[in-house]
Amino acid sequence: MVALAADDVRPSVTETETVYHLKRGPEGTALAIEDFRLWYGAAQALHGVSMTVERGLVTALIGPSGCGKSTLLRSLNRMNDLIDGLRTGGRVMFDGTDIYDRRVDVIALRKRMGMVFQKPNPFPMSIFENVIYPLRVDGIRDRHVLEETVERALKGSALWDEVKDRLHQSALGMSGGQQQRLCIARAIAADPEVLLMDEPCSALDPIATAKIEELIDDLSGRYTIIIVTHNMQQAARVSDNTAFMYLGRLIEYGETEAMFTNPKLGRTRDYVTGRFG
Ligand SMILES: Nc1ncnc2c1ncn2[C@@H]1O[C@H](COP(=O)(O)OP(=O)(O)OP(=O)(O)O)[C@@H](O)[C@H]1O
Repeated sequence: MVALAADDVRPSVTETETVYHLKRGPEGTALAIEDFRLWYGAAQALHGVSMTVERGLVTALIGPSGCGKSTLLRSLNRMNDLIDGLRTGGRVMFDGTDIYDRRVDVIALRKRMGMVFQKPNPFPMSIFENVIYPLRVDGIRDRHVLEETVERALKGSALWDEVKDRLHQSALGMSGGQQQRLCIARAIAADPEVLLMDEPCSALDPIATAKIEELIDDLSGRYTIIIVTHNMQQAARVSDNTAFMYLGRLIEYGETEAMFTNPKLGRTRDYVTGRFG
């Protein structure tokens, strides 16, 4: 099946059709997901998902628990590969290559697509070593390069001023919100093109959440960001485009403002207005 064009808006819309009317970024499409299907053993979790993701914009994935948001997100950097009995169909095109092609170097792919998880997962080492971890893995030892990367990544994640005087202390002594920004710094240090965020604020208080949201706003433009969130207000605040999923299918996809103020489908309307979830 061929992916629908990003601006393919159907004149008459039914419950089963995906609606596309996206906000466009200046740099075009970063990813094209084409008829993507995924099975955990015999259970199919994703059914023919087709969507494009705009480069440099923030795309939110929303939908009720178990609808497949995290599965789709993890499929984009092949994190799901590690699961026994996993099978996929369809394609995920990234820079003209299907990331599911056998020849793709998965480690290199994951460097281009950084991931931030629900719970901050700093390593039990210093703040400095956490940030440069991806460079250490690459065998980079030049002190000057490492120090520059730490400063760039911590500034990029709005953490530099808070931690610049204690870079060699343990990251485990930081607050939860700081730890999450440290994880974002670690992802940025690898110089990715895409940042995948799986409910990055779900373990954080409102103040730390607001800081991460501000940070997402700062990072957009430089990175293509895809964020899974349960929080409708958060999706509305941080994203340019929103994809609504239900039972493993993409139901409606469009510019965030329109998705929240004038969704095309009844099911999307019910979800974004809190009638089910
Ligand atoms: N490792 C796994 N093995 C088997 N089934 C899985 C696995 N991970 C997820 N699933 C199933 O796949 C479906 C989609 O799950 P997924 O976690 O992607 O949904 P979600 O929309 O992110 O949910 P939530 O918002 O609760 O995190 C669910 O039915 C879930 O039980």
